[in-house]
Amino acid sequence: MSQPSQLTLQPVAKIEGEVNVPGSKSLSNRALLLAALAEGKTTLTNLLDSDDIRHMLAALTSLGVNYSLSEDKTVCTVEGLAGTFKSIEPLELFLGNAGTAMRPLCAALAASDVDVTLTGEPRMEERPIGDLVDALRQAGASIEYLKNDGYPPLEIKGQRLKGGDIQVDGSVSSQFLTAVLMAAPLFEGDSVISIKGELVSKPYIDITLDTMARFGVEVANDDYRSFAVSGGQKYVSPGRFMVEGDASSASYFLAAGAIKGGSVKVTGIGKNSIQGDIRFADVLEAMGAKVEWFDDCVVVTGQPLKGVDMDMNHIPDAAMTIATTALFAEGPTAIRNIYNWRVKETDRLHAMATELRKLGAEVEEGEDYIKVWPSETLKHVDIDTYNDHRVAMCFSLVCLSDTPVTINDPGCTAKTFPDYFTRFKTICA
Ligand SMILES: O=C(O)C1=C[C@@H](OP(=O)(O)O)[C@@H](O)[C@H](O)C1
Ligand SMILES: C=C(OP(=O)(O)O)C(=O)O
Repeated sequence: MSQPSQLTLQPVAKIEGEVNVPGSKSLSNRALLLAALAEGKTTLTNLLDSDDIRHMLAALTSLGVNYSLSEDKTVCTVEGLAGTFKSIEPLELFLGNAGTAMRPLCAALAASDVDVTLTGEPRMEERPIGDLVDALRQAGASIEYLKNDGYPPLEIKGQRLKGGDIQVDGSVSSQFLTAVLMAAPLFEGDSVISIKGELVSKPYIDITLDTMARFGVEVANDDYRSFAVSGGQKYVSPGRFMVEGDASSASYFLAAGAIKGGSVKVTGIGKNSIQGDIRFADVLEAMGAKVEWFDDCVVVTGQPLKGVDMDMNHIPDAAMTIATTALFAEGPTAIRNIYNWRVKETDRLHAMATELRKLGAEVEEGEDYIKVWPSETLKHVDIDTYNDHRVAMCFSLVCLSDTPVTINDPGCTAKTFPDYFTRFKTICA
């Protein structure tokens, strides 16, 4: 379906209601990959249907993995390969701008019997992958850069990897460690994976370890400094794998409830969620909102909000939602230790600062932080979204002021949340 090039959201008087969020991107792509490698058939339910998952599924198809998808694409039964990937012909796999496809597939393919080139959208060619390639080369991998050193596209001559002592730089993206961890059981020998630098976005490693455990592989985690994984293992299908709702996608609705009063109940996530972005609700609470936690939902009720000054390295995606929530708080809000916003779908630090300033807010853009001073009145402007789904979703919150907002290229939410604006409207009165 073609999307309009712009979408104008008129001021919303009231926010109230219940929203079910689609499946988690991080869990969907991890579970699909491990289901493909596992022994046995896995039925994934509540799978996310979005561009990032389509890229993973298309890659699995090219790699000869058999799976069936329900009509609405949320239930997928995967026949596992019971080992690594194998392909007779050289392959080229296009992975869009999906970090959760590019990084984990790079590692799993380097450890497989394949000859494969990994490509992506132009932005993917600007997103670093050198720290992952360096780590895999220590395990014996053969990976070459086809354009710029340290960036996709990559040419991988896959082979059985030996494993051993592997150092991974964790200071740019946790996805590099995730990728090595998920491939390590397939290596011939045992591995000890040690972290160089500060590990960023740490809670995503919990998602990785939890998903691996559900597919039968245990990892010894020494305080996120080093991880021991036995080689020569097979993943084993858990039979069924239910994907939790996406906690990052939940952030926009929870923020809307906090900003506007009324109550918003988000289902599909809950107090025991494995996703770190669930901690976004704690930030809303610190800003003054009332948050109630249940097993299968989170409810936020709005109260007057005040600005906060916090390290949000642990919730890099949901933290973007705080940058626009800050427009509705009393006093400034600082979001700190978020350098890697600069190497995601766009330079998010610069994009958020630029668009917030267009609305009339005062913004300080630091190398690894952003500080936002709300303004009394906001201007009706066209928000540029830089092909970044989260920029589009974050700025939808502006319509909770007295001012409309126009979102350019709203279709870019297709990366993780194709019908975001339709669901957003269901809580607007
Ligand atoms: O492992 C994952 O599923 C993700 C890790 C995070 O990336 P970084 O580790 O690069 O911060 C996050 O931003 C991304 O959306 C998903
Ligand atoms: C950073 C993101 O995506 P990716 O998985 O491509 O890194 C994101 O979804 O905000």
